[in-house]
Amino acid sequence: MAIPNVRIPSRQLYIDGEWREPVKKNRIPIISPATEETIGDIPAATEEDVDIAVEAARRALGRDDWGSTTGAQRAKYLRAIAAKILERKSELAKLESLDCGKTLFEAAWDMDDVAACFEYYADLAEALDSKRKTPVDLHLDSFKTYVLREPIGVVGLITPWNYPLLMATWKVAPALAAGCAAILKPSELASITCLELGEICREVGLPPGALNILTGLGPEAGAPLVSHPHVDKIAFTGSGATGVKIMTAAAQLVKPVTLELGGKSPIVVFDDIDNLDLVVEWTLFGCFANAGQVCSATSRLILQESIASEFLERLLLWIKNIKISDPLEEDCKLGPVVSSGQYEKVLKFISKAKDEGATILCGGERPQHMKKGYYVQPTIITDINTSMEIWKEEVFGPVLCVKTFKTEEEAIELANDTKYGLASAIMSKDLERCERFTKAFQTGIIWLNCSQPTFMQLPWGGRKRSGFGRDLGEWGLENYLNIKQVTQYTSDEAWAFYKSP
Ligand SMILES: NC(=O)c1ccc[n+]([C@@H]2O[C@H](COP(=O)([O-])OP(=O)(O)OC[C@H]3O[C@@H](n4cnc5c(N)ncnc54)[C@H](O)[C@@H]3O)[C@@H](O)[C@H]2O)c1
Ligand SMILES: NCCCC=O
Ligand code: NA
Repeated sequence: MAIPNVRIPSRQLYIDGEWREPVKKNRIPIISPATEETIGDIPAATEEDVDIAVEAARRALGRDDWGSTTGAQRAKYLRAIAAKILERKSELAKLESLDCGKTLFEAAWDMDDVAACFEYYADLAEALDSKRKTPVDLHLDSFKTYVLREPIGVVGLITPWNYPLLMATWKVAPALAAGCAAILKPSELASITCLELGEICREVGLPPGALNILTGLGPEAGAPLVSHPHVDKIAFTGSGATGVKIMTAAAQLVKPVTLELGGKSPIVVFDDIDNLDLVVEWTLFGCFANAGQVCSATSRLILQESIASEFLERLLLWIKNIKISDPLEEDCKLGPVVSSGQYEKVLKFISKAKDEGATILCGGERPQHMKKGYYVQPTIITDINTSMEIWKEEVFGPVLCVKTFKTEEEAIELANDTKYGLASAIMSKDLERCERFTKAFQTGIIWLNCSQPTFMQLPWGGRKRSGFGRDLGEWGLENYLNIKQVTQYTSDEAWAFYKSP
């Protein structure tokens, strides 16, 4: 299919408010996941560019036009960015879809969320002005104390490809709201819209250096950011393996990190549900939205045995309605996965599951009607035991594992039988049971009678190997603030610890 009428802009690195060619002049091709064709390229930053961007960020913090701004002044920039995102929404959605293969509908949804997130942190930036200095009453005459909340400094924001601009925004918006200067390093697999964010910042007159955008490979552009002595904090979203590398490198400088990593989240379905179809739809959405490339995807269905066969039959019927097509086609509900590497990885997971004795109930291969592109059918796998790789590891593709249970205890044990701890869902009309599960689930996000709805007012993050720290909400802002206590001695009396000479 021909590329629709949207031009992929050719950009450089966004540093110090300007477009700047990478020192080594290297570029990385953009491969369309839908057609496998090269559709453009992005600049590839290296250590030399990281140094230049960090200097620009430090200068921004030292200049009044950024370093001395109030939250209310920063809020104006955030709102202007939000307005530009909405103005360019349909173009940005198309670019996102072309780049990472997500359906145009979901990409447009993301752009609304991106704009709303900038708006939300504009409000929080304004509110910060009155919380910047908080007096603490010690009930002592001789001391006056207060606590300051200040921007943490220069922050490195390293983000993945599954929601390219949205995951970047979850970090960029609060970092700017807090008054930090940021360097964003998006994924080399999907950087187009993040570079457009640079153009938007330029257009709205965001002071130079407040946000810098370095595209490039992880080891070449991300790693030097993590080990740079003048980067004060790293906020990372991505895979567990990269998270370990980042934490290890940051530890050498005792640099704070927040890590939003992967998951293998459960959805537990009880037989007391009134409306089977409603639950079937949440189950599908929970695992196959964004072609399953969602950190919180509920990819382990834990199903009460008494309804298992009826539920699976309905799932199979509903799956037939999932339109698999070029992601730009109307009504497409499942596009390709992001890259050939991800495609091979997902198919390997499926074939290993087969080798280990699991049953592929549906899907499991490339859809026959898609001759090109990294498409994988929505896949359901049964006859699983808990030692299988498919049960234990994050696939990050449209693959649902199913296991059945008889008792509540068994369901909880299966749900928590994972090294990850990002999200859990339970479907039951018994609200007391929902409450018991809320307590028992070892995850940072709990969905009751739904799966995946995400609201920016709520903290987002996990436990166990899903990482630590929280994006979004007021917790997301705290990530970028330093707490400083100030203690003033107000008495004229001598301290009188030593004897006066
Ligand atoms: N918890 C969450 O909120 C959340 C959200 C989205 C995605 N994810 C996770 O992200 C993963 C998929 O994303 P991905 O494949 O882009 O992850 P990834 O770890 O491969 O890459 C993430 C980012 O890290 C960079 N990177 C790679 N090596 C690096 C290094 N040595 N030093 C510094 N940076 C480096 C990459 O270039 C990219 O920008 C999945 O595991 C998914 O669950 C988590
Ligand atoms: N709904 C947004 C989920 C982000 C993680 O992948
Ligand atoms: Na891409």
